[in-house]
Amino acid sequence: MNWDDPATTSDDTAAERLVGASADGEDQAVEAALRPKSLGEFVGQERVREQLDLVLRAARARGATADHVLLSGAPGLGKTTLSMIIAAEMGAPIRITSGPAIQHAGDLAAILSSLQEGEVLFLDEIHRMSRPAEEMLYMAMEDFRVDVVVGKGPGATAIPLELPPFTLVGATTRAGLLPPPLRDRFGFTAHMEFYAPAELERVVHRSASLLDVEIDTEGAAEIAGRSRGTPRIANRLLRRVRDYAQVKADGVITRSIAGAALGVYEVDDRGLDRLDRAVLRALLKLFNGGPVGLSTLAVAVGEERETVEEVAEPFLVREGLLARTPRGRVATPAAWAHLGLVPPQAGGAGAGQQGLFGA
Ligand SMILES: Nc1ncnc2c1ncn2[C@@H]1O[C@H](COP(=O)(O)OP(=O)(O)OP(=O)(O)O)[C@@H](O)[C@H]1O
Ligand SMILES: [Mg+2]
Repeated sequence: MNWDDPATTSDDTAAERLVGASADGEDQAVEAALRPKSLGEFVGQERVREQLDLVLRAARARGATADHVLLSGAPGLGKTTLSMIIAAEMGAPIRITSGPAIQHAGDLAAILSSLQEGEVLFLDEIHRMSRPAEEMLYMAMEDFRVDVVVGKGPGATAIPLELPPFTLVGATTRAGLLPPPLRDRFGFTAHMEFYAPAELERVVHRSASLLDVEIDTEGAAEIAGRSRGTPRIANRLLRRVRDYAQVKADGVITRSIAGAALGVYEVDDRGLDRLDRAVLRALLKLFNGGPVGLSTLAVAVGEERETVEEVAEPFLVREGLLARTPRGRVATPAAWAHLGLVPPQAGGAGAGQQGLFGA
C-alpha cells in the first residue's frame, strides 16, 4: 500500500506495523528471553516499583500471601512482565490466563479450585471477563470462597468451596472499564506510565547485551527516541536495527546506523510511521490543518475510520500533533513543524502552499 498517496485505498489492517504496541509472533518468541526476572532488573516505573516492593516485602515478612494487585497501562509497558516478577519475588508459582479465555463461571471455578496456597493467578485483559465469572471472582478475592452451582433450574444448588489464599494479579489496558466492585477488591493498583527516553535507553542497552549485540550510547538513544515510550517497541526496533547493522555494516549499532536502519523502515525521529505521517499530511495539505471530520480524513488516507481513530490518532494526540475537537480533527503547530510545513496563518495568504511539493 502507499500511504504517501492520499488516493490509495487498502484493506491492510496495519496490524503488523513496526511501531505497533501489541505483541506480534516474533515478539512473543523473543520476549521471554528479554523479560526482567526481578524488580531490581525492571527498568523505570520508579513509583510502581517502590510501591510494589513495599507490598511484597511486607507480605513476605508476615509470611502471608500478597494482596491482590491490579496492573493498568497501555500495551507493551510491562504488565505481564511485572506479574511474573511478583510471583518470582514471592517465591510462588504462577498460573496465567485471560479474561477472554474465561467465558463461563465454571471455567473460573475450575482454575480457582486447583490453585495452590500462595499461588499467583495472572488474569490478563481482566476487563474482558464474562459477567458471571466476574461475580464469582468478587467472592473468591474477598472471602477465598466460591459457590459452585450444581444442577440447573429450580433444583440447582450452590455448594460453597473454600479456596487456599492466593494473589490475583489482574492486568488491563482499560482500567476505566472495570466495574467499581472489582476495582475495589484489589489491595494495590499500579498505573504504568509511558517510559521516559532515558529509561528506554536502559531497556535498549539491557536487551542488546542479552542479544549479544554491540551498541553505543548514541545508538541506544536513537532507538529509544523512536520507541513511543514503549519497551516492547524499543526491543522490536532494536532487532530490526541489529539486522541492518549485520548486513550493511560491522554489526555495531551507532547513531548513524540506527538512523539509517529506521529510515529504511520509515520510522521517523519521533517514532511516527507511514500511516501516522499520511494522516498528518492529509490533514495539513488537503484540509489546511482542519478541522475535518474523522470519516473524511479516513477516506483521504484510504483507510478505515477505525484504523485512523484507533491505530494512528492515539499516538498523534499523545505527541501533541493532532487534537480531537467537537468540530473535527485539528493539526497543532507542532504538526506543521514536524512535517516541515508552514501553517497558513503564520505566513499570510498562500503560506500553506509552501512545501506542498517538498515534504
Ligand atoms: N520495565 C521494563 N524493563 C525492561 N524490559 C521491559 C520492561 N517492561 C517491559 N519490558 C519488555 O517489553 C516487552 C513487553 O512487556 P510485557 O509483555 O510485559 O507488556 P504488557 O504490558 O504485558 O503488554 P500487553 O498489554 O500487550 O500484554 C517484554 O519483552 C519485556 O521484556
Ligand atoms: Mg501482557
